[in-house]
Amino acid sequence: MKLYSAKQIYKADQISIKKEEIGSNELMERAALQLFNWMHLRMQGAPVKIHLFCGIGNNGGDGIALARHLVDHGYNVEVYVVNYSEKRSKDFLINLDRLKDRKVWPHFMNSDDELPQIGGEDIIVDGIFGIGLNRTPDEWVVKIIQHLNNSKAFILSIDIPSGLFTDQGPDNFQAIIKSNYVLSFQTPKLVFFLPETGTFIEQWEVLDIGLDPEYLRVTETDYELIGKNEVLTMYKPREKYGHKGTYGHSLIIGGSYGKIGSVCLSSRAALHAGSGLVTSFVPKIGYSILQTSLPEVMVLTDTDENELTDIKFNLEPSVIGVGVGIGTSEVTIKALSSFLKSNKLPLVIDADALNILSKNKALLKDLSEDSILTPHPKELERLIGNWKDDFEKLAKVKEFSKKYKCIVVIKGAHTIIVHGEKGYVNTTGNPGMATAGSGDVLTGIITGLRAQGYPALDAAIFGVYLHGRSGDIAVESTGFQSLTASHLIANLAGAFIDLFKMPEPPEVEKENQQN
Ligand SMILES: NC(=O)C1=CN([C@@H]2O[C@H](COP(=O)(O)OP(=O)(O)OC[C@H]3O[C@@H](n4cnc5c(N)ncnc54)[C@H](O)[C@@H]3O)[C@@H](O)[C@H]2O)[C@@H](O)CC1
Ligand SMILES: [K+]
Repeated sequence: MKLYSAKQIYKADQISIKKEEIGSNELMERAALQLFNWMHLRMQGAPVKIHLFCGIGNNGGDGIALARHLVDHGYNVEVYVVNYSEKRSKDFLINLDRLKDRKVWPHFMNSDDELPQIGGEDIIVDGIFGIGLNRTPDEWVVKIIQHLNNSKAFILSIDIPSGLFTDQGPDNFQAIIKSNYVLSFQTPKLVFFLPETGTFIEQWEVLDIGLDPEYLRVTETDYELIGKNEVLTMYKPREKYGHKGTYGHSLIIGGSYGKIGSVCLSSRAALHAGSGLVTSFVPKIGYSILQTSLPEVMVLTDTDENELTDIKFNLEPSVIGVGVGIGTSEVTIKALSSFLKSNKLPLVIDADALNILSKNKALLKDLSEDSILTPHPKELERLIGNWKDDFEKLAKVKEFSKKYKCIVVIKGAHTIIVHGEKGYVNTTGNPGMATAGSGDVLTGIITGLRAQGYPALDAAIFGVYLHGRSGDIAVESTGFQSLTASHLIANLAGAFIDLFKMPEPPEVEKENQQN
């Protein structure tokens, strides 16, 4: 699913109005009706108090129009206009008049007004600012936002939590509505998925207001959301006459004394991801451990007992996953450096290999093209330096990806895969996956996919998706706290099978089928 920028949404808005020969207020009416239907379906006329806080732009206009529909259906409504500017939008004014026709008089709130009482069981509709926000709200508006956040009421935001910029980082975190539910028009916004701002959104849903499908189809976006539909197009079915050689050979290079487990996890994950063959290259200490715990895996050893000192092997794997558990000793740095200098094979680079690259930036130019780097936030910071906000981070990663012709997997709650100018935002996974070895499993999955001939970008995107989906399946039986990295591997099969499961029919249809 594409993630459109505010500029693109405004453009789609204009094109739709022109093509369909409708007024902009009709588009607002569509939006308001969608909002109303959503609420009405869930509330079924319940006499809960609904406080609608509306700005003076089109987001406020949506709120005012929604208020009219709620009033028409007998809901218990209180409307407030947060009067932060004289420049009221045309469609806001049209809808304000329509509301007044119903003899509903909003409270016009100005800087020195008292804040209204809001009960814990009430509902707040947040229509103060939408995607038109272009500067931090004034102090008195921030006070209102804080007041709403401090209430115990359920907050439903129209389009985007008020105070959140659509395409840049916030400069005052106090000035943002903490939303329980966002009904976002046509497209979720990138900020819903970034670590700094994602916390302001508990749940979101897209409402289709019918913006011009042609424009939406042909318009390229900087970011895409990755779900099942997106990865299904990448999936490579197994061939009837395929053999283990058809599905590639993964080499996992890693480990040191006390950290052989990481290699076990990566190697096992590569196997379960479908790699035809898997070989592990470890210090001697890892030999028996791997041979005992993973009979399917072949093992090669370094000349040293405890750490990697000389990475040489006499085979030609399809892909190499390197870095898990290697440490950063001088000898290992040397070994990795000379390995990278001579290597031409596709790479997946993780953990201490990333830390070594950070300290020896000259090595970055030795990476084979389309190498996949999988840093967690701390490793990323070492690699690209610190950042002011998530947008600066993304810009820096894009530069890095272009400069070194590599793919960067920014691990997090919503992992983002960056390839040149483009970012792919993953939607699977859960907090249970913040556990030891989870990253080693991801490295193994991506390596295993790459071995089977998935192009680098597909392997990274699909691997991240499957890793998260395994976690989502696992957590149903483990709970968040007890989920371990091994559970991720054990549930990888389920993640593959799930790709082809038909979606469950909605409850209403199930009932009809039974009758
Ligand atoms: N496709 C679309 O574009 C549609 C947009 N709709 C709604 O329209 C919204 C966008 O409306 P607007 O462009 O009117 O903008 P907003 O309603 O988000 O903001 C209102 C206006 O306030 C001003 N402003 C920005 N930051 C301010 C600040 N900190 N303090 C004071 N004034 C500030 C700006 O001039 C801005 O246009 C969307 O979020 C959505 O809710 C819907 O009506 C349906 C169609
Ligand atoms: K809003």
